[in-house]
Amino acid sequence: MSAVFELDDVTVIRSGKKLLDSVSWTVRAGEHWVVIGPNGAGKTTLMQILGASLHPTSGRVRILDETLGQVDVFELRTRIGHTSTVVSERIPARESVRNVVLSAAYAVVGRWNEEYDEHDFGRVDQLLAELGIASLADRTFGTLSEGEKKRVLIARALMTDPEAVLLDEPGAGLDLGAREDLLASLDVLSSDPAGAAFVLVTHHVEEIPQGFTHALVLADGKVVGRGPLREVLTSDVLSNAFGQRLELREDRGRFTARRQPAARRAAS
Ligand SMILES: Nc1ncnc2c1ncn2[C@@H]1O[C@H](COP(=O)(O)OP(=O)(O)OP(=O)(O)O)[C@@H](O)[C@H]1O
Repeated sequence: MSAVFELDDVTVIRSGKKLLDSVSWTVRAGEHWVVIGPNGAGKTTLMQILGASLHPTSGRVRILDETLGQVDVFELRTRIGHTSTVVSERIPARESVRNVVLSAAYAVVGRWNEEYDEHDFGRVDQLLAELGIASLADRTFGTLSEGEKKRVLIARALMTDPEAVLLDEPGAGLDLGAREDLLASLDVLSSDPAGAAFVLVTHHVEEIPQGFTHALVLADGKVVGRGPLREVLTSDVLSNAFGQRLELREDRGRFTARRQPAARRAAS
């Protein structure tokens, strides 16, 4: 495979506004990208393109060696695991956790008359165990906490052994403990060198899992940084993207960012 995702001069225009503006970007097998940028930067729009659920206004998109616009997107989507609030909202509240994960094998939400085999059931059990939620298998999705739902959705995204996994703000709405649990799971999942390529959208540098290798920084629909994580994720690039003077620090593989205090006025 030449690239998992390849975007060439991609622009998305809605109501006269450029949601994405000439974005060129390549994600190769084995790479794990974090996408970061301020509110309205175009991150979710970009994830919809990668998930083959949105076509660009102009530019070329290649996904898993297929060209968007010339491929059966339903077939393509089964090769991409995708978690987002949109996916979460489509899941019936009364569906069991086991079935939420299982039904990903047919890229449907809500189990009906599909046929599943022993391998499918075994895979569900394995994923629920890996994400630390085996005890929730028989609970209904609607009764879960936000953190539990996020983990179920990640298990669902991994069910088909996808070649690419898209995680749109997996840490949003989680308390400190749930976020740390989720990060620990993502650290493990992203450490398999032969595993899927991950693309994770976040608002917070604290939520970048340790195994992530690259960063794409967006602002106002444009790429303001793209490349290996520690080359791109710098105080200067973040300050430029967020329009304020930010200071980025790294401690044992975890990042923090805060606004630099205003310089003191010289004593008069
Ligand atoms: N149909 C539309 N018409 C006009 N503007 C739109 C439309 N859909 C989205 N937008 C705007 O496009 C911009 C990018 O939206 P998008 O959801 O991709 O940003 P985002 O980076 O994910 O933002 P957030 O961090 O707030 O979730 C936003 O300013 C949004 O208001």
